[in-house]
Amino acid sequence: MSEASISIEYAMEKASGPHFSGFRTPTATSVSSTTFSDANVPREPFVIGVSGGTASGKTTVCDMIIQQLHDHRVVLVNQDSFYRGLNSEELKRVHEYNFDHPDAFDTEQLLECIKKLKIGHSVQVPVYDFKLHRRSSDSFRQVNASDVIILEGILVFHDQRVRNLMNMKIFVDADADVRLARRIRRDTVERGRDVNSVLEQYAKFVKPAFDDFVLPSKKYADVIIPRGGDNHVAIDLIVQHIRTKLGQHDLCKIYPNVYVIQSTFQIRGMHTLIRDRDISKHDFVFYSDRLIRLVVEHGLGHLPFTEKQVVTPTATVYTGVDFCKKLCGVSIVRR
Ligand SMILES: Nc1ncnc2c1ncn2[C@@H]1O[C@H](COP(=O)(O)OP(=O)(O)O)[C@@H](O)[C@H]1O
Ligand SMILES: Nc1ccn([C@@H]2O[C@H](COP(=O)(O)O)[C@@H](O)[C@H]2O)c(=O)n1
Repeated sequence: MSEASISIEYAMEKASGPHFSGFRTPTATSVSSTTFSDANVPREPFVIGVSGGTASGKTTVCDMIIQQLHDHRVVLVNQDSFYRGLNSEELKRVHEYNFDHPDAFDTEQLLECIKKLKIGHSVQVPVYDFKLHRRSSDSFRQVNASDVIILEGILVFHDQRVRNLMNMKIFVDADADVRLARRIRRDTVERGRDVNSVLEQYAKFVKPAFDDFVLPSKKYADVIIPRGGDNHVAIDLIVQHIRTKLGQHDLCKIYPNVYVIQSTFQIRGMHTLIRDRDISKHDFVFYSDRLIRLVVEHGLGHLPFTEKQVVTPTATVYTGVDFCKKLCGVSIVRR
């Protein structure tokens, strides 16, 4: 990215210099006849994986990222939604079921769902009931195409195929005792469990599976967030990174004083001409000059003006504006 400041004098001189109007007909050899497609080519969504032990604060961190990216389309997909429902035999012996083993999830269905979202399709995500240990048979959550997809769950880094779909991998860290305390509170309040069953399940399945599957997958993380949702600095940095990855137009959302010149077919046509190695020197100078002029004129529109009244030849008063002759500048950023 190069940046150049233009002086007012230069800008004024360019703006009032020779006026090239219109888009000159290109010479026969200088431009191909390919039809231009829409300038807003849809981008592939940015996929973020968020892993970590149970009750480490994954959902909390995801909610904070979503809140900060409120000006983007962000969707959250929970790996929990892809828990396999238990059959009646398994339900009878639910205390022997290991919900923390990778086989407890329908990973093929999860993969298909993320692949569809990545190519811009909407999907129907199952709704899982932690009290009944099964999916709702008649309701789904519709998840639409988005700029950012967040996939959250204890084992989202376990399967290489799922990892490969991610552009960024975050591991949320919290001490084991903190997680257990949160889990007891959450499972007794929200998931209809009693303290004994939570402790029993934790010792029998949750902790061993954390050591065998969750912790070993931490090495795949690009970013580790200690203290989960309490770590505002880490979350701010992550959000900044995502915004950068989302591209140029989002600069305007970060910096209120950045204006992007909207691309039009005319502008793209001129960019195409000046990039064509067969363009004549005369046409290169002509179209480059015209492009620079558009940028300068756009920049001039952001200089400070004050109201000014003038009397017209018919003796009426016209209220217009006059350039404030203050020392100022407009930076032009080229991508
Ligand atoms: N930083 C925190 N301080 C206090 N409680 C928290 C914090 N982060 C999460 N919790 C609580 O702990 C429980 C689990 O958090 P959650 O974000 O759902 O974790 P996970 O998605 O990793 O299971 C929730 O009840 C939540 O309100
Ligand atoms: N029927 C179920 C399904 C899952 N669990 C537990 O949920 C934990 C994962 O969810 P987090 O929100 O904590 O990441 C996992 O440790 C399972 O033990 C359950 O108890 N019952």
